[in-house]
Amino acid sequence: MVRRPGLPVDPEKLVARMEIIDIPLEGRADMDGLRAFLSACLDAANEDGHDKIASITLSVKHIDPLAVLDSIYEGDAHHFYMENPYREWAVAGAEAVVSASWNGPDRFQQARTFAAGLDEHVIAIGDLSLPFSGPLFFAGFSFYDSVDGREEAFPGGQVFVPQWQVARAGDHYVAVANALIRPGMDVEAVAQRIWSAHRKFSAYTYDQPPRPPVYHILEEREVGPEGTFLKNVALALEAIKKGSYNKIVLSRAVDLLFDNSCQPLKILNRLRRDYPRCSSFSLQSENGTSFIGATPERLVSVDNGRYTTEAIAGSAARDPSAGEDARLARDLLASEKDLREHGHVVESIRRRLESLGLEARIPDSPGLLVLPNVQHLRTPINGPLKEGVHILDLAEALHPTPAVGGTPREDALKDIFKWEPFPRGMFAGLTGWFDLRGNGEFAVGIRSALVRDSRARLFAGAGIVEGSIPEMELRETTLKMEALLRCIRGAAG
Ligand SMILES: C=C(O[C@@H]1C=C(C(=O)O)C=C[C@H]1O)C(=O)O
Repeated sequence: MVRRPGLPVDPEKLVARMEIIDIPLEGRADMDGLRAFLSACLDAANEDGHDKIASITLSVKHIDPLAVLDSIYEGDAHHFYMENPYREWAVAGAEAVVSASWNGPDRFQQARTFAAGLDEHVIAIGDLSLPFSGPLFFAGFSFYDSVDGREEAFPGGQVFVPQWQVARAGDHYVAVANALIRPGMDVEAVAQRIWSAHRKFSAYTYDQPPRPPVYHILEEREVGPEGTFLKNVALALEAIKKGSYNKIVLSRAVDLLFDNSCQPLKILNRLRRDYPRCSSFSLQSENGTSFIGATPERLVSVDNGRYTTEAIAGSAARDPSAGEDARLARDLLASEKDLREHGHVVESIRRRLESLGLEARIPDSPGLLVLPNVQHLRTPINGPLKEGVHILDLAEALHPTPAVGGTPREDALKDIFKWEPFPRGMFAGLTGWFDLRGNGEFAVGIRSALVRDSRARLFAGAGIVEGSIPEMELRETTLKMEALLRCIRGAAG
């Protein structure tokens, strides 16, 4: 690593090996400054005989990541978007500079090795103390380790570094351009592209893209034979009684057919507005399939040496009358069945954090997470991270928690796989980002749908424990699915 004076932070603390070149681009934010930087990257690539990633971070004025992604939306490019309005952050990026995918139980470690391998070949410039600065790794991990042939849209695990990223954290707005610099290449075209992107992002004009087509829902159809969900809940209750497991999360899927293709980012604009406590997200693969949703559940985030996770399990409806709504909340907080269901998730998270040697601060009893359509029991969990534990290690250890899988994990997963009449794919899998400092966040992909052209598949699940009533679990999944369905209908016209 090259260390230069005048940087806002100690680069040794900031990044392990990422090279930081101290060309004062902010002061000389012109084409010459950019050319000088890219030539330095090219020299490094030539010297090492290895591709380099040049990464340029600039602080910009107000920018809305979703609106930027929407205005340059391409149906067949990798993109990633995630926003949590309540916590005041948003990030979007598109077009892969580098990408990789894996299947199998090693997928998290392979992703970690992939990112570590790139680390020493990143040459970064700009204010790297800014949130979301430097190159980001956007990632998706499906529910199961591997996907079968039916689910080719998203592999077991995938990571990509985008050509451009824009982000907001509170009142800070950041734009990052990343470019692959190959030994012997002519960097002038790269300089021109980055320069025009820099000018564009510095004063974004939100040029209106062609209006996406108006669409209507032609057909809404439950996936699988009629009555499968109720039958599966009954089977699960028998298995629980026999002692096969304590908890299992079973899900349903509904297929929508539209009369026209549906641009997923229009739906996201509704989701982030209507569900500000949730993380709204879209992960699009190169074949044009998008995995979208607004999830209340954070699997894990890491911010400057601290990790945060949570248990969310146990649900009740909402009611328009204040009194009835409060009664539902009070009953949920006192429900023996829901507290037991919740307790399984907390205990499992505690054990898995312990297996990584991490201390955890866990409140004795859950609070409420109140969403517009449902309310949940929630226990926030956090603690200091240990040297050498990466966010991907945490994701690997925690996923899937009994909030979306079951406990004991492997026994419950076997029955989910056997009974559900559709592949879960990315549903209840992970969508998120991480950076070279080890910060990042992974959301659990529930309240979600797979969208492609004129089709969408919506998913929702519910936790089954002793005492669950099949019809009530069915009703709960309908309530959960309605969040997304309303936004899909709302974005149609
Ligand atoms: C599985 C889902 O949600 C999970 C199940 C819950 C429950 O059964 O009470 C609550 C929140 C989530 O942990 C889903 O929304 O699809």
